[in-house]
Amino acid sequence: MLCAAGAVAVFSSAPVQAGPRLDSIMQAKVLRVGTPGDYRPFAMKADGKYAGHDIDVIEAMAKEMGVKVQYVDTTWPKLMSDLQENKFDVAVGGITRNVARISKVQMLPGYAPFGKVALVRAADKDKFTTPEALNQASVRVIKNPGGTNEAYVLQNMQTAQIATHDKNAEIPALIAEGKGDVMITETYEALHYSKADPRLHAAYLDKPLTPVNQLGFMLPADDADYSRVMQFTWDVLALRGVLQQESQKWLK
Ligand SMILES: O=C(O)C(=O)C[C@]1(C(=O)O)C=C[C@@H](O)C=C1
Repeated sequence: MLCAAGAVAVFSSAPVQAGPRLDSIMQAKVLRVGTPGDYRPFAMKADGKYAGHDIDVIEAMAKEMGVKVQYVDTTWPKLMSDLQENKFDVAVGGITRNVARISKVQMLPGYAPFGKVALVRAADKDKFTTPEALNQASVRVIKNPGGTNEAYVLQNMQTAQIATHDKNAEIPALIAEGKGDVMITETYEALHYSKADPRLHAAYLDKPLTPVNQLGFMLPADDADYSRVMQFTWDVLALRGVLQQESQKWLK
C-alpha cells in the first residue's frame, strides 16, 4: 500500500497465534487419540497395545506434526461426548461419517467405503441371502451398544431376538459358538473375521444392507488452525501414497 506524503506506514510484528488446541498439542508435543479399540481391522487394543489401519495412519500423521500419540480409552456410547468434553484431540477406530456427527464436529476425508453386512455361521450361509431373512422371530442378533450397528438393528430387526454385548471384539466368537446367529457389522470387519475363522461367513457382501458410506477421523471443530493442520497432514499422507499402502496392508 502506498502511503500519503507524511503518513507513517505501520507494520505489525505480532506473531500469528495458533489456536488454543493446536498450541497445546504443539507445546506438549502430544496428540491425544481416543479410540474404543474394538473394531478390527481399524483399531484394536490387546494387552495394552494398539494395532490396525487407523492406528498406523494416526501415528504417521503425528510423526508429520512432530508430536507423539497418547491413546485415551473411550467407548462407542461415549465417543461423541468424550470428544466434546475434550478428553482427546481426535477419535479414530472405524468411525462412520454421517450427518449427525458432522453437524456437531469435524470429520476428515472418507476412506474404506463399506456397507452394513452380517456375520453369520458358515453353516447358516444359505439362510441369510435376503434382508428379510434377518428380521425373523427365530433369529438371535447380538449387537454392541452405541454405534451405527445398533442403530441398524433397532430400526430393521425389530422382530428378531436382540441381545447386547458390550465387548464388540467378542461378538464374532459368540456367533461362531452358536450363542447368537447374527452380528450386524461393516464390510471389512465381516471380511476380517470370516477369513480368520472358518466357522464364520460374511453375508450380504455382494449386496450390502445399506448404501455405501465411508469412515473418517473425528475432531472437535473448535480451532480452525488445528483443523487445517490435521487436514494438511491427511492430504500429505495421501499424496505420498501412505494412505494407499495402509489400505493395502489392512483392508484385504
Ligand atoms: O458407530 C460407528 O461409527 C461405527 O461404525 C462403529 C461400529 C458400530 O456401528 O457399532 C461399527 C462396527 C464395529 O463392529 C463396531 C462399531
